Amino acid sequence: MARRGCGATSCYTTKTKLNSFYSFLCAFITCVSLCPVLCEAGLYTASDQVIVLTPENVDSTLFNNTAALLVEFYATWCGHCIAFSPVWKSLARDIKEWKPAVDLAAIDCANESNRKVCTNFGITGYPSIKFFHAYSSIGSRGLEVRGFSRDVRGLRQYIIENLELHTEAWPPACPPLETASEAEVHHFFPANNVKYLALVFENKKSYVGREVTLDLLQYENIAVRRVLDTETNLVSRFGVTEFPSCYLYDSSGNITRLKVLKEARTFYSYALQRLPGVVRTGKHQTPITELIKNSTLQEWRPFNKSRVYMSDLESALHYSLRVELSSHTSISGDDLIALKKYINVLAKYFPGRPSVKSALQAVDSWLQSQKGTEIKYSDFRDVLDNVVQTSDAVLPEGVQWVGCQGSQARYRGYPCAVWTLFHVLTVQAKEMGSTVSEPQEVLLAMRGYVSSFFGCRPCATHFEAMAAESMDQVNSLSGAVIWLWSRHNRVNNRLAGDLSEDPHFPKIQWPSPELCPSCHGVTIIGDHNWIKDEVPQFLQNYFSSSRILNDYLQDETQALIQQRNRLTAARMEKEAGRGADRRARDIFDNNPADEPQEEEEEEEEEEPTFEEQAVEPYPAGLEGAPGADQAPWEKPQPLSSQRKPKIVGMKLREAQEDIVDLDYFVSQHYKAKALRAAAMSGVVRRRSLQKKEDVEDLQFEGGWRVKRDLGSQEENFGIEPYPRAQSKHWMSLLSVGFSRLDVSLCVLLYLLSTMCLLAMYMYFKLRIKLRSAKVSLP
Ligand SMILES: Cc1cc2nc3c(=O)[nH]c(=O)nc-3n(C[C@H](O)[C@H](O)[C@H](O)COP(=O)(O)OP(=O)(O)OC[C@H]3O[C@@H](n4cnc5c(N)ncnc54)[C@H](O)[C@@H]3O)c2cc1C
Repeated sequence: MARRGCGATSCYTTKTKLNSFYSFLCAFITCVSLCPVLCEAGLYTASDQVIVLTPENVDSTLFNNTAALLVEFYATWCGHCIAFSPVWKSLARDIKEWKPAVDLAAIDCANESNRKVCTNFGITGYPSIKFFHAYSSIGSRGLEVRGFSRDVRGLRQYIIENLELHTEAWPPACPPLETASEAEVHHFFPANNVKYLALVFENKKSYVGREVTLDLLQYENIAVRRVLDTETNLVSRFGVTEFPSCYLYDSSGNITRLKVLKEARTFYSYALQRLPGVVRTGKHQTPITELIKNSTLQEWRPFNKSRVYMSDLESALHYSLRVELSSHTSISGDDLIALKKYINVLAKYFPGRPSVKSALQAVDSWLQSQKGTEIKYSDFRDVLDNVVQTSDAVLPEGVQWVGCQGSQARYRGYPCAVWTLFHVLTVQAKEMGSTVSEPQEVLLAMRGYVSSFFGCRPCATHFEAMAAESMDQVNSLSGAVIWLWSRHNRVNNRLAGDLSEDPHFPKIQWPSPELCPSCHGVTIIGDHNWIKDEVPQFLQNYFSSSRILNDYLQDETQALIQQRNRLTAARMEKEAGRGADRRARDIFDNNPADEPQEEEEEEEEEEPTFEEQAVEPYPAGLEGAPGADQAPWEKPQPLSSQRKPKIVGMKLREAQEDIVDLDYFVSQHYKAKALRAAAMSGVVRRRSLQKKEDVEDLQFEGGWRVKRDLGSQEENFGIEPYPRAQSKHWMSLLSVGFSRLDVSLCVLLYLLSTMCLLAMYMYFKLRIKLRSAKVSLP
């Protein structure tokens, strides 16, 4: 009734009301979604390691804090503040390890809601900097820093000087910064429960000792003190000849000089943080030997830290293309553009095995030929898995981390391999320089992929922010290699000490001095710097395709056989579908209603069968059952993303119709033979790729593998749908094969004819008997 009464006007009114409601909703949503943007519209965000002050958090941050604070008061519109902001961010990164003792903060005085705070602190010009000692009392206005240095080193030293000026009780979060005397060193171990005492011998003006002390603040089992060159007794006792230099003194009284590439802060801190037994607070390491023994974890694969492993790269491809992408059932718009660029870059520069490159190239040409605005992931997957054509293209399934192994399943793995993959691609693009038209090509592909598909969304946001900031300034292929290296180091800096950091693989400014000694230098004033000519050379060499190791790679032949099983099964399924339709048409005399049924049946086949769901195998390459502590990329793949040979579907169909389709049987028989031949040729091809001296070993290994592969292939083929004994003994004996119906009819006819003969024999025998009885009657 109400519906009938709804005239045009009332409908219009309702619509208008709805419109205004939607407008309100829209405005509300826009407001809510923009709020965080507006709030963070200043020059800094929390990811810069800078506390962003607001009226709500200012008191709790500045007053009664266990750490001292250096605060910048700025205005977003002020050019000097904008120019100074990179220094402030660098400083925040540089003294990140000092956090328990001192922190950096910033407040945007141009933001109206912050005005009152800035006025209360007496700010009249920008940028202004104030120092707040630890435990500053409520209402304190801080110490104004006049004529402050505009470089990181000057600001760092200013902080140290002000920490030392702390007048009240020394804040427990801050380590002692004064010089050590002979008596203190002598009585150190009885009073302190640590493994090492590191002594930095230096002159009075040097800050190195105090900087290293603060750098080691978050590490256990070690204490650092500075000793002045004027402390002659200690200098002679330790045999010090150079200033600065660092000596290790342990609880057993041993004295050793710390071996470093250069006598400077960064080198001391790096070396001390990596001493045996020295751990970041709260990050206790399980010794690698125990990891190896521990059967609940995956088997540990020993690897060389100075090399890249193809297994990591292929695993990254598998995870990215078969797992990460599979969460998008259809891909369109910007995502499709991003996918096309990503695959195109992979097809061009992935320095993999020929079969993997072919698989990527097949997907690339298919993708480029897709002119629509949307693709289905299932179609993409079919091309990737080579289920639409026969070729030697294959991307092995499963993940097998090597250089990207974590000490626990939740660490490293996929994100490590994503970084490695893109470093390799930028270097490969540089190696192929002449054919590359766009210097940012690989970086843009990475940006698009990360933005559209990378599962870690906060990571994607951070990466996008870095890309938006400076990626467009990259104007050469070597610039692209360096850009990615330096941004990766920025991420490393941000994440050092984070929960996601593997204690066995601490985040460092990479490459370490051990990995590339010539990459590290020291400025005249003693600060660390990267040697501009050495770093590109090192990256070019480290990520070069010629140095990638193939250890632990998954067997290509096995992967090809699996893939061909899948291809053949898909074809047979189609053929069987057609055969069944033909029979159905015969029975129902070409009923036109069958046509849509055919389509329905084909669609149904896309769904995983019950058996697929029930007996889905654990992804190849992963050992052990999936555990709760596994990272997402270590967990079994979603069922939809794992394909079993469609032969499983055939098995179910067999139970419904108890007829052996002769066409199907013959095709199966010959395809099995073809596959056997393919397996052999695969082995031959594999062998031809090996060095001469390895050939004999491989022939044996190859032969064994083929045998094993064929076994599994047979299981997938003739055997599963039809019992092994039947097909081997009487069906295959005749080579062409007869249907069960044929055989049953034969037997039936034979029985019938025997019965007939018997009946005739009985009849005639009875007749003869009756006749002879008649004759004998009188
Ligand atoms: C695009 C992207 C953004 C990310 N953002 C975040 C984030 O915001 N928050 C978060 O928690 N995690 C983030 N991650 C994950 C994080 O960066 C690490 O990948 C993860 O913690 C695993 O660390 P890892 O120790 O294996 O070393 P990774 O940092 O993954 O490095 C992998 C390997 O690359 C080499 N390497 C290290 N540094 C460099 C460098 N500067 N240049 C060249 N090679 C180098 C080393 O051999 C190292 O083992 C991101 C990952 C990616 C791919």
